[in-house]
Amino acid sequence: SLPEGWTARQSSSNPGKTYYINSFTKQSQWEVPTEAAEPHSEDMMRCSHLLVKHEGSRNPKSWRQDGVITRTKDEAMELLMGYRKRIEDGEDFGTLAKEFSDCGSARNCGDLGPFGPGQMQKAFEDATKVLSVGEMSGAVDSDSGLHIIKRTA
Ligand SMILES: N=C(N)NCCC[C@H](NC(=O)[C@@H]1CCC/C1=C\[C@H](COP(=O)(O)O)NC(=O)[C@@H](N)Cc1ccccc1)C(N)=O
Repeated sequence: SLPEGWTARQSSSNPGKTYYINSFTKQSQWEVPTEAAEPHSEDMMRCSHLLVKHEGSRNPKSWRQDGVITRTKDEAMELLMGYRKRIEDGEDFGTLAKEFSDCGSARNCGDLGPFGPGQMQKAFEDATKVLSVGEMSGAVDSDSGLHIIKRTA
């Protein structure tokens, strides 16, 4: 069997050939892995986020309401910037995320837990990566909707 943290995949471009994916770094290789895949701690990040979805969101539904989300992207931006201002003025990020985020992580005050490269949508990962720990982003646009992100690790 494979060492811990690796997944075997059948190649579609080379039928019959197997390749291996490191489940932490998402990198793939032809060589059969001999060592367990380790999450490189320097690649790992952690953040909390507040997501405001809109009519163009890939999954326009929220625990916060029944039915499809119909607000426009501009309306979502207005709401998001209102929350951001309240946090800038001293309100707690997690408290607002818990009440207003359209993501299931609202129940964890927006905390997404630790994640590594390739796990989050690229726009979200890139926006988190450039933040210092403790810093809050501006509006971040992903297929899920509009986010503000607070990097926590
Ligand atoms: N913690 C992880 N590793 N979970 C897998 C991340 C998948 C990843 N998600 C995203 O990139 C966006 C940015 C942050 C949240 C998110 C999307 C959505 C909301 O958007 P929607 O999918 O309706 O478009 N929330 C999530 O995924 C949830 N697991 C977050 C969560 C929920 C409950 C408890 C903890 C965390 C992706 N590659 O799509």
